[in-house]
Amino acid sequence: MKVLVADKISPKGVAFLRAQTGIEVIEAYGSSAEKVLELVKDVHAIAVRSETKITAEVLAAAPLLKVVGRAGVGVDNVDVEAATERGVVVMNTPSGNTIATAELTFTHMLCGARPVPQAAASMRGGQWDRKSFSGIELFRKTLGIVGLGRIGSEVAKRAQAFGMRVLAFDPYLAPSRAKAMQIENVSLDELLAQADYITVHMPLTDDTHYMIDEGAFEKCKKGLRIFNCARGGIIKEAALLAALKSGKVAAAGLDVYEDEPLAADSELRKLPNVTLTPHLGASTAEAQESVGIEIAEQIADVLRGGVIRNAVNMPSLDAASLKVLGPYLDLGAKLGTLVQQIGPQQIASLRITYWGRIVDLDSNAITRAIQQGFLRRISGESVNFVNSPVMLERLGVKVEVIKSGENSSYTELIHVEALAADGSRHSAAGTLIGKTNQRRIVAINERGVEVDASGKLLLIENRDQPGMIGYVGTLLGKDGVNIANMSLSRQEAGQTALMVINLDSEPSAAARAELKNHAAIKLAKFVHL
Ligand SMILES: NC(=O)C1=CN([C@@H]2O[C@H](COP(=O)(O)OP(=O)(O)OC[C@H]3O[C@@H](n4cnc5c(N)ncnc54)[C@H](O)[C@@H]3O)[C@@H](O)[C@H]2O)C=CC1
Ligand SMILES: O=C(O)CCC(=O)C(=O)O
Repeated sequence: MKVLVADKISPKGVAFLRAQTGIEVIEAYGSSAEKVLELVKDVHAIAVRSETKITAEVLAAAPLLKVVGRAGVGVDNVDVEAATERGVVVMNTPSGNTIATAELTFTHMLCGARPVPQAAASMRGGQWDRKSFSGIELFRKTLGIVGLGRIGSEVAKRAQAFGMRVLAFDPYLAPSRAKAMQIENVSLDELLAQADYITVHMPLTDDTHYMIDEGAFEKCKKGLRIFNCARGGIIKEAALLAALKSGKVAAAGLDVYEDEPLAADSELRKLPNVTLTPHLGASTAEAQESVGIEIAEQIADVLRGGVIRNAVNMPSLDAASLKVLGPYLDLGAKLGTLVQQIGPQQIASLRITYWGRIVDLDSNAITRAIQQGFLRRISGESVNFVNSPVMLERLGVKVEVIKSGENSSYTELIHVEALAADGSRHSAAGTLIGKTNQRRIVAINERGVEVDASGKLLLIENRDQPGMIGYVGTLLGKDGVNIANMSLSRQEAGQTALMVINLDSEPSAAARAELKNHAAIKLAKFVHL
């Protein structure tokens, strides 16, 4: 078996792989995209950090590939969807570089408070300038942390040790969890208005992209200091540049950029009050040793047909169980993400109920698939089958699993219900149909429907009155959106009706707004499964 080590990982990790019987290691760092296409043609595994891009083209050029191992958290450089389609396991090492990244963030915060890099450059230039480099203290200032996960929590502890007041915005985190860390969990607007320092620590998702833009900067205090050691694009660079130039932002520290590597002529490089590092969050000896060894061990396990750990696109299971459980895992993940998207952001508990044949299977793996699906849009690629229960626990979400001995109307059924602290409940149920195990959603919010559990869904709750189906169909038609399937449900004539529509493409923002504004439509929600 050949393993291509495409980016520089810890020599201890490479040595571990070389020591395995039957594994040949090819080390090729910094290869061009063309060279990578050539190198992968007969490899079974690829180990990367963030430099080498594992695109759909690379995956297509690697017919023997079984696993891509990322020595780090973010798998943005891997086309995970294409890998999943090809049955290639993509795995990461979610916690090996947490401390390193938290410490780099803190270094940036200190440099934002005290212009140490600028003073050091002036000393190197032969000067003795004691006037230009005075700063401010962290002590008694307010730090706003956006995203209180692994790294955000470690930054919080360090800030508290420096005597800072810590606020956090993390809509998925239970208030009790923030309280236990003595952190005030506030809204994003409150955080923006109160913080002297802001640092962001979440994945780049549709929700977090440009979260800090011109509008957000307007809500901040003048003289704000802001830091991003998570992912480029969470802070809009153009808005940051404008805020730095206007004096609204007094200092910024960035480790990550909208486009990496950062262009040599980027304006960010020219501003005196900005400290930039070239994506060094995980670059400590300890973190690299930890993630390098971990990924080498994980890759060797997969190649031996053993346990799959920290996979971002597959359960940690052996091949035989995966074959039986595969359709249930997929259905579970779809139900999880559906319930997350139709419910409120803060959930107190998830109740999962199994009926029928499924009760005798390894429902632990299915439960994890549901949890992973639920967390998909919250934690991005860092969530996997291994860490999804811990991540839900960290968010303060309790998981209850019921294996029901009672009969249901289906041979087997999975029901997922999200219960919010305010008592509201949102749910979805699904089953497998036919010899090919087609995934079907058979109920949403306890109303019977029948739609494919895949792709793009439009959920509409409307007053049950004539003309609604025609109205929705015409509106989508005008928007160029084709309806693949539609299911209707109502409890009583004239009351609330539910339409669930499988769409071939996403409706435009204008079409969605028009739906929401219709007097008879109570809810119009577009959901991506
Ligand atoms: N600069 C570097 O070299 C490194 C960067 N990273 C990046 O740091 C980021 C955070 O990593 P971890 O703390 O390990 O992840 P994590 O998954 O432990 O934490 C992410 C947190 O973000 C929260 N979140 C998700 N969507 C949110 C939203 N819309 N608003 C506010 N909070 C939201 C989640 O609830 C979660 O608590 C990731 O993007 C990761 O790729 C990680 C390691 C090294
Ligand atoms: O490998 C690296 O240096 C990048 C680390 C990173 O960004 C991550 O783990 O998400």
